[in-house]
Amino acid sequence: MPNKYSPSSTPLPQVGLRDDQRAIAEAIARSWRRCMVKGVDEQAPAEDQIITAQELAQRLEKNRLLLAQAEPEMITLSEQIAHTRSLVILTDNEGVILRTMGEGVDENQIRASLLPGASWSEEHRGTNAIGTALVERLAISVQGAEHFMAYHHSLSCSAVPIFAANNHLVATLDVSNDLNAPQQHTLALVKMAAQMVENRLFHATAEGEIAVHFHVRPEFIGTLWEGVALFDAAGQLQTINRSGQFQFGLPLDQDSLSARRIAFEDIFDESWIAFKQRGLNADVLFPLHLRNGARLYARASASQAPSAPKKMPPLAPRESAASLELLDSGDPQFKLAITQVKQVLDKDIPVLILGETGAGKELFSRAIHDASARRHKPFIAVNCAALPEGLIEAELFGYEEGAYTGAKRKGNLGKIQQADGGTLFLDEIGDMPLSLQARLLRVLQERSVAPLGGSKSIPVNFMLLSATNQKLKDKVAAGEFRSDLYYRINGLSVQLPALRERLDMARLIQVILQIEQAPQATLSEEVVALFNDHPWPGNVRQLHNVLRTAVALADGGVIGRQHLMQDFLDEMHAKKADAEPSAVGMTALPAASLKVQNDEAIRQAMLQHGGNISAVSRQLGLSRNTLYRRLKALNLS
Ligand SMILES: Nc1ncnc2c1ncn2[C@@H]1O[C@H](COP(=O)(O)OP(=O)(O)OP(=O)(O)O)[C@@H](O)[C@H]1O
Repeated sequence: MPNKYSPSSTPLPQVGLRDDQRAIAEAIARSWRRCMVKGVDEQAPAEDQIITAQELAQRLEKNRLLLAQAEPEMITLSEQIAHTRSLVILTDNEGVILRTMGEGVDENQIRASLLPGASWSEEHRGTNAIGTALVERLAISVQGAEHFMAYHHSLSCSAVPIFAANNHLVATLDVSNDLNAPQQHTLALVKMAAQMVENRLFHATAEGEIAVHFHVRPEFIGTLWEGVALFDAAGQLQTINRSGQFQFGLPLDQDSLSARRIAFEDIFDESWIAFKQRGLNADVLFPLHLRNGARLYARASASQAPSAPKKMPPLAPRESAASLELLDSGDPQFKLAITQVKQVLDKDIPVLILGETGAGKELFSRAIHDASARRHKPFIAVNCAALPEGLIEAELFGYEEGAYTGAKRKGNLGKIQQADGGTLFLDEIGDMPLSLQARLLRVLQERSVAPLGGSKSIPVNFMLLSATNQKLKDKVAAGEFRSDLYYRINGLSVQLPALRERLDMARLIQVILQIEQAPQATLSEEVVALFNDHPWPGNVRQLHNVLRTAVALADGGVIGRQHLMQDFLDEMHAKKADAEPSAVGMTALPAASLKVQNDEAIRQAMLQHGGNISAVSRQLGLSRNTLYRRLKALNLS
């Protein structure tokens, strides 16, 4: 029987960079023609395209799920492009800005009103990345004078449409900055972040009982690029993601799935019954043929799709990575911290976590909470450095009705009360103002809190975890931190090592690649050498960002120097003066074989080469400086 949906025999379109650029140029040309035909007013003032606060509130409410799914990806994207002074922007499907993030707002952008509530539809703004991406349903960069309106000529914008299940266009994700700011890889990064949001949305809303995950290349299953189709118990297709549509060659839109019933057998050359007889085992990979004979690889499982679309998606691996066991990737100092914490767990001993920025202090404290008997109660984090003094007080202790003339006149439950039964995490405790230190001490001694403006003390019970990257003892000596509070919060202090001191970089890289759903990714020798030599001032956070970006840019291939973030390369340049050149090639190394950081590998190589430093550094891809440092740490020098 001929296949009525003519699935494509090349599952994913192979679009080269040139084709991509040509498609964008053609889309911009079409957009200009549309603007001219429709007589878009080139001089329309920006203020005319801003909706009222009430309308904005309605749109925010309508897009609550989208906003929740997009938030973490927007944060990561802004970190990835922090050096470009850009704004990360989320719009709804009409091009109205819902949320912006980043610090790139300069006068030009304000004039162009890159602000929540501003509409960037093509109809209002002429050719622009957001509006044109929505019309063309295409990832698009619009630079300078490619904008239809003259007063947007100073902007560079890259927008990617976001689709919910069944090809339903719901939003755009955009990065906008000044035309003169660095633009390298921006569109690729926005595409990747948009894909993440899309996947999160898909899993949050998809309906169906049996999930089939597939791809033409087996190593892509379980990654961002896998196809996912959900079937009901009778084998009718319910929901499919975009990658799945491409692979099947199904030109599906929102309504066609419900209008046309598509059965498993319409797509695959196998009966539903035979398929089900394989059993639903998510660990088993098997070949599956499309009706036109093309072969895919698949795995099948009972769907974890939520019954109600409102429900939040299951935690992404990134968030769920916070377990003490998972954090142990073999570094002796980190291991010691984990062991010590486990020994005091549930014994009402406050833990002070010390470590440089990005070393994983918050992740570690979440893991302690998750390992404790309080894990089903709230984990409440307060960043003492992020809020001005007046606000921390209200934030921590809360206030009673009438105590404040601020927006929330009804009173506010403080973080301490919110943490009741669970864990209170005071991040950057070294920055807590002296005046509040006395109040906090009282809460800890009396185990009760009195909200501002209230007369009653309310009993509270929580596990206290604090963190700092400062030398608290020095602050105590300088009279900037109360010594009595220092001893109260410091039942046990654990030091998390800086990344450059860790001996488990290889394993850590593997863990991060797994979190990024790219466990099969490989690093070139050059990258391995660069990583080994880097001082990593941003610690694991920086490593995570660098890898995440590199995975996206390498698009499944070997991660090479060209895929590393500019910030990272700039730091390398800055320290190049005293660095040694390392002779490196482009051999792909699986992350698992990155034993170079492992003390055992160093010991063995030293034995093998009779202590010849040059030979060992060559074999391990380490510079001599790094090797000397490691040998010292291992007491082998
Ligand atoms: N063990 C780990 N595995 C994977 N990623 C990690 C790990 N530790 C830290 N990270 C990455 O580093 C980021 C920063 O971690 P975290 O916020 O816990 O650091 P921090 O020490 O609290 O930083 P700061 O002092 O700046 O608040 C995490 O979001 C995650 O991306």
